[in-house]
Amino acid sequence: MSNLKQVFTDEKAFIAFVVAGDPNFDATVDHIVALAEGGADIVEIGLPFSDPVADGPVIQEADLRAFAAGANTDKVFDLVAAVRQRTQVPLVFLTYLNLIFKYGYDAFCAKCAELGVSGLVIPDMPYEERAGLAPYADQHGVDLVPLITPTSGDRIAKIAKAATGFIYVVSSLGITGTRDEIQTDLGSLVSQIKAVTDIPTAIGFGVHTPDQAAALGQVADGVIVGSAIVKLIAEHGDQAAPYLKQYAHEMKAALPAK
Ligand SMILES: O=P(O)(O)OC[C@@H](O)[C@@H](O)c1c[nH]c2ccccc12
Repeated sequence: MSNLKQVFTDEKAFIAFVVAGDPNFDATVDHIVALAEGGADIVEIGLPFSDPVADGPVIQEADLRAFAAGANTDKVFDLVAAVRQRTQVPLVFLTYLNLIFKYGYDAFCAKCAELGVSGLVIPDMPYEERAGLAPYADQHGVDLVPLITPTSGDRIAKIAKAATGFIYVVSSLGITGTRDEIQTDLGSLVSQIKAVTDIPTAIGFGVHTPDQAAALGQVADGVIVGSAIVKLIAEHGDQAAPYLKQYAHEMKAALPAK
């Protein structure tokens, strides 16, 4: 087990997502440092993927920019090594399973441990398929952060019980992207999780405003923002760092006290 669970001990957590290599690898290092300086408690690094089925247009386009910058898995590992020269902010990877499979489960988890990547969020790995990867993740102390969605229903208990690190609560059905309204009864979803585990919960999908952070922070232990951050990067390119720092600061400040 990694250091992730502890992040949530004293405060509500702000988790920020970026795509590795968007718009280039040096810029992503600056962006991660800026998010951490602004107050992000965990940075989720997306590995660019050719078929990101859970992603909306904003993140798909970021993946394309990253591929244009030459993204591949080894470059992402080099990026993390460069990040680690500048910040110890907890990191997780957001990646589709095929990229880990291709690299090799053992080698990938070993690399995460070596570089200080605490966990993996794998949107296309159902609970029922985790057994192949889990032994390697355990052995290297890398958390497998599961996603629980509004339709997880009677699978919630078993998914939550097997979780380490934190649980990614998906706010809405569909794909990533900012939303003005979240319809799901997240209070009820989170209490079903809390009934079976004390692993922290963080809500993502559609979150972008400080008001949402304030409200969702009452429901869960943290919030996750992707597309709103990626939009700032699309707008400001390799000069986005100050905007990201300011945004992270606003979101972190909006979260309620624990
Ligand atoms: O973009 P949003 O709506 O803020 O959602 C978070 C999200 O981007 C990030 O956690 C993420 C990026 N790609 C994903 C794929 C599946 C689940 C989650 C993700």
